[in-house]
Amino acid sequence: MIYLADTADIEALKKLYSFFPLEGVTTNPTILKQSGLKLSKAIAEVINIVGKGMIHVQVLSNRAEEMVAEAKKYKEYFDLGNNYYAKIPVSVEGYKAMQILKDAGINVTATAIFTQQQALVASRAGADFVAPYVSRLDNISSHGIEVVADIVTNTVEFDLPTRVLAASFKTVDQIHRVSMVGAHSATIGPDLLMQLVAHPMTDISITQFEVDGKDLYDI
Ligand SMILES: O=P(O)(O)OC[C@H]1O[C@](O)(CO)[C@@H](O)[C@@H]1O
Repeated sequence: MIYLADTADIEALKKLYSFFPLEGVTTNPTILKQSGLKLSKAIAEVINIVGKGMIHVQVLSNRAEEMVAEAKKYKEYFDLGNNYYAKIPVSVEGYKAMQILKDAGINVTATAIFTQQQALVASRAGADFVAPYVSRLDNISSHGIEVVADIVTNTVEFDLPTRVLAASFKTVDQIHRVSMVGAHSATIGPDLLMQLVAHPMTDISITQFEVDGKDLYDI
């Protein structure tokens, strides 16, 4: 599983990119709102940090033609080439837009996915990534991990080129589980990414090594 940062918090992103092997960044309107930045500034800053990584930018329109126009505008404005992914919600208009965008050679990430069938239809519509919302499913007494597992099974059994981008996490355990069911990728907020690599026993072990080796390393 590859990791993407789900944030437009520029300082958090800089810190993460200094050590975490990330493959890109995802944003959505809510994430932008939290960052306090307008789209042009936020994505320009993200590009400075991410370099050649993937950048997934969500459209705001809800009509297919407008989604397509928006996606094309962002690709050109930010000059991202093949690293740009247009995030398109899986509405009726969204599925229409996905097919037009694929025909135009623009990468597509299908978002706001809550069922395996939504993901399969998005995949057939040409989505490069499908993003099921794990926590939001768990929060309505559904089972986010099972939905991710079903989508992964479909991609394997039907030999689909689509990759599963698990999203909407609240716990490290959810991330552990999506990786165990074979999700190709996960987009994760800064706090949880930091928690993924932290363990108190690691800290204790490192401290002990420092103490024990202090006077012994003489070259
Ligand atoms: O439930 P949350 O934490 O708002 O997450 C929704 C998720 O959907 C996405 O828009 C999918 O890429 C992510 O950016 C975000 O993690």
